[in-house]
Amino acid sequence: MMAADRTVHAVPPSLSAKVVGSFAYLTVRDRLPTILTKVIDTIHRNKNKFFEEYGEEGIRAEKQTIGLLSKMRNELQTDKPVLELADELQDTASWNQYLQRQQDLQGDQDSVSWFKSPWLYVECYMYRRVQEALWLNPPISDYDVFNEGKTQSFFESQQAMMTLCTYSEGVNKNIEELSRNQLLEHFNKLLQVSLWGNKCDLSISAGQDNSQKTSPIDSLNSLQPFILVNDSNMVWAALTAAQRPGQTEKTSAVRVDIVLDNSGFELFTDLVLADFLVSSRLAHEVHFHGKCFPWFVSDVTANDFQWTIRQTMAANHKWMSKSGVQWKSHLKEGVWSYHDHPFWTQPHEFCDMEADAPDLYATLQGADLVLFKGDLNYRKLTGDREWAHTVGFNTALRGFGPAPLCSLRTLKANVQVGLQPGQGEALGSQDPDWMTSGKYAVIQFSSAESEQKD
Ligand SMILES: O=P(O)(O)OC[C@H]1O[C@](O)(CO)[C@@H](O)[C@@H]1O
Ligand SMILES: [Mn+2]
Repeated sequence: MMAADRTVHAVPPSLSAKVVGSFAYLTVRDRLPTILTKVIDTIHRNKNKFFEEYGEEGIRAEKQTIGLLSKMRNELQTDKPVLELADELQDTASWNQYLQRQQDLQGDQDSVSWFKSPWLYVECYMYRRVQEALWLNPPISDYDVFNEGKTQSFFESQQAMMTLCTYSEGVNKNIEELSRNQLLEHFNKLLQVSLWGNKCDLSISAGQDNSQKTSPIDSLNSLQPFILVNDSNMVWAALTAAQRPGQTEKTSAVRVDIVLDNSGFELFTDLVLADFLVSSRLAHEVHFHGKCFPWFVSDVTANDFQWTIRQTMAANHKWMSKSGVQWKSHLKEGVWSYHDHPFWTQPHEFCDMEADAPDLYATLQGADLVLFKGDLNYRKLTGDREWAHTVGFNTALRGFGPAPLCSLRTLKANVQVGLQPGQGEALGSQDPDWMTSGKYAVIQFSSAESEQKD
């Protein structure tokens, strides 16, 4: 079925900085060097801390790391070839093989450079090189250069978090008595809160404050017109179908996986949604998937995940700290679990997952629904390619479908599929930045059943 689909649609080229003036070009030319400069500043500002912790060794590591990062920034800005990684970590060989793959595709070694290669590849590679620079300098290997921004964005969104926990408390209080329709209403609201939580990443703003300041529930109505595709009814149908034994192959607990994106307010909204899913028994288990190392400025690592739960428990607000305690107990009971896998911090399109990370693919197959948060996940779902806007989401997925899945994404990169004829053109004439401003969003669903439709 998917094979037939694939032969009809030729796969378009990857977005790339080689298209001068494109969003990819502007990102590689402007945003990535700005992010690197901030990383360098952060390391330099923490020089005294490294000295206090590691003495002269810490100072030496700080200098060498900055040297490596400045060298990389220069390679980027002068469009030098992408280099092999020199550290020896669990994913090093796989990154170097991926480079080889790009070299084979592009014909020669030198053409795999910062501006001439796929944008998705070089942008991911930059974050991996930041890690390499740290890892090559042992005393500061584990230092999270993005930690300050992530914690700050958490604290700046606290008001909105309290509002959300007060709402949650209202729902949880009489959750047993809620009708199916009331549950559906809360589900839709919390799904949308989690969707708009994705506005709050720190990568698109090159690390500038981007926290949530208004009430997340009250804003939903006015945001509705900005949801360009809303498949939430299909998400609900997938969840409720999984409840009925006999309707699916498995009769065991309903499991929802959330492939996390950003720390701060977005993660908070994901936890609130996950809490609702298990409290309402729409799901019995939630598996969270985060990153193995700091990634795209604000993405969630295991540390961020644990830290967020601890901070929530410690909040000076009755319902917020109650939520934190509840979340902690979900983890303790195994109702929630946190997972990471090196594939999430590699540059692959998700259609490669089955071949390149079969263990992760098999893990996701155990879910009844997988929610993919955020823009980067959308780029990986669709391969970050120059698809026409009217191409179906299933076509762009190119066979990726370990389980029913849904992308919750605010648009911050110029790839968008699954629109109605003329919709993209109309948006483009009204609002030229519609694909990159984070103002618009999609709730886009795909499952084996929906595959036949595009
Ligand atoms: O956190 P998100 O939603 O994945 O957004 C990150 C996005 O920001 C950007 O860094 C902006 O260039 C994109 O590359 C990336 O897709
Ligand atoms: Mn992110």
